[in-house]
Amino acid sequence: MAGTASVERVKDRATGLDKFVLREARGSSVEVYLYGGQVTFWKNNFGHQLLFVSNKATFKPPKAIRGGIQICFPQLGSHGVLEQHGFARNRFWSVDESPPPFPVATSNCHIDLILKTSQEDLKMWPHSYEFRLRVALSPRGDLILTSRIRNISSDGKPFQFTFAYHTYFSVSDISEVRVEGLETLDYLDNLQSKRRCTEQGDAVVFESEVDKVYLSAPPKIVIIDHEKKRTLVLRKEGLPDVVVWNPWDKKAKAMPDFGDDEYKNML
Ligand SMILES: O=P(O)(O)OC[C@H]1O[C@@H](O)[C@H](O)[C@@H](O)[C@@H]1O
Repeated sequence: MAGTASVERVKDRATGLDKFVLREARGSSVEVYLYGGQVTFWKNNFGHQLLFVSNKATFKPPKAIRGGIQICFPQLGSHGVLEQHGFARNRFWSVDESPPPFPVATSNCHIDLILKTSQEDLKMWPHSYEFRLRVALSPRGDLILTSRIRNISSDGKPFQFTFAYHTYFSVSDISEVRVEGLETLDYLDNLQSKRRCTEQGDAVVFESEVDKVYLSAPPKIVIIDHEKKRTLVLRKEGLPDVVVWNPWDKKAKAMPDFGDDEYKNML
C-alpha cells in the first residue's frame, strides 16, 4: 500500500535534540537536526542507510556530530582564522518559516532551515548573513540539499567565505571502494602542506590516509562500493571542488568521537 510523504518534528529520545524526519511514499527517509542543520540519516527506497554516523558520535553541543552531512561555513578546514570547518556545524539552526521562492520547484517533502548572524559570532566573523538550507527528499529517494547564502550587512560590503557539505558516506569496506569522476584532476594534498598534484589513476582507490581537495571537479561523481554492489551518484551545482578524506587507522585512533576501525566503513 502506498503511503504519502510527510515531514515531522520530533525530539530524539537518545540525544534530547530536535530533529525533522522526512518520509517519502516509497519508503525513503531522511533525518535532519536543528543542531548544525545536519542530516544524519538517509535511507533510500531499498532500505539502505547511505550515510555514516560514528558509534562514538556525541550529540552534545558544542561538539559537531561526527557523521552525516556537516555544513562547514563560513570556513572549510583550516583555511582561515576561524575554528576548523567554521561554526555553522555547531550552532542551532531555526526553521525558516517563509523562504523566498525557488526558481525551480523542489520536492514537496522538504524542510527549510536558516542560520543567521548572532552577536557572539559577529565578534569572530564580522559579517551579517542569512544561510538558508533546504533539505528535500524526492519520491525516488534522492536527497537534495540547496544552500542560499545572503549578505545582509547594512553597508552592503562584500565578504568572502568557504563552504562545504562535509559528507560521511557509509561504505562496506573502504579498500573495496572506487570513486570515479576525479581522475586526471589536479588536487591540493592536505597531507603534503597543500601541495598541488595531479591524480594519476583511472579512479580513486584507498590504501592509506587520504586528505585531498580536487579542484574544479565535474558535476557528477560516482562512488562504487563493490562489496555492497552499490553505486552512489552524486551531483553538484555551483560548488567547484570535492574533498576526499579518510583518516585511516592511526588518525582514527586519535579521534575521540570515532571508533578505531570505523575508517573502514566511511568515505
Ligand atoms: O575533525 P574535524 O574537524 O571534523 O575534521 C575532519 C577532517 O575533515 C576533512 O574535511 C579535512 O580535510 C581533514 O583534514 C579533517 O581532519
